[in-house]
Amino acid sequence: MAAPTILVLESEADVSSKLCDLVIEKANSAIERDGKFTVGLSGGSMAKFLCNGLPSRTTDWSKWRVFFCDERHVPFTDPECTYTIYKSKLVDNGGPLPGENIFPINPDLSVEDAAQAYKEKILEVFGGVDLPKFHLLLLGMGPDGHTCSLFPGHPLLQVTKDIISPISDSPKPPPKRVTMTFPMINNCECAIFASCGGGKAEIVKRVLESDGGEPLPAARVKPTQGELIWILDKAAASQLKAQSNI
Ligand SMILES: O=C1O[C@H](COP(=O)(O)O)[C@@H](O)[C@H](O)[C@H]1O
Repeated sequence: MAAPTILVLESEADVSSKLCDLVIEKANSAIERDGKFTVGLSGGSMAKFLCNGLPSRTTDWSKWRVFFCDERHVPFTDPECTYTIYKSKLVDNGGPLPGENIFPINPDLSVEDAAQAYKEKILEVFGGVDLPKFHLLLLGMGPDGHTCSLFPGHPLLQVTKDIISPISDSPKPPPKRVTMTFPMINNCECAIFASCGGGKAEIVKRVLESDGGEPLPAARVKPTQGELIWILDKAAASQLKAQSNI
């Protein structure tokens, strides 16, 4: 994998705007080349960065196939449900994305069965390949270095075969979640992290300028034949030696 591209921008608003520009660029080139755009979304701050900017952009939304890099195993009515946050901005009330193009987990199943059903849905949409290659994964990183629902020291970091796993002991609530795992994450064409705020500065430095030791989950995102981009605001990048590499 080539070295990640690190973009450092002035403010959170600039991060959000650059992120939306890149997503639309990736979407439109995937649609032109492959006739569809497969994307994985994350929750937390990523939803905030995307939801205001994306709906007004120009793209063929009917060609988008939207999945979740991870999702909390909670009812759709729960404020922690990432699907509902995106649906309310992108689908409901005349939003541009057709409701059938966004794929939630089924929270009525047990977390194990929901993970299995989600894996089957992804494989179906990708047409029966064993290891789907997403055009784009949009990732967040928690202050402990977790990404998706893959937490430091958790056995799920060692998964080498499955593409989706349930987790029932997430250290960050809610404890039950469904998550992509590294075999599929690192098979993507492009992964983009977005992080903002001084509260992320120390962990951004540990992930991007590690001085050794066991790699944190976010540092394990290394698309084997793909691209990795980090978009940071100045505060999140404040402890980096290299402030921007483009
Ligand atoms: O719990 C989660 O946290 C991460 C990071 O969230 P952030 O708000 O600190 O950016 C998020 O990427 C993941 O999807 C979510 O389930």
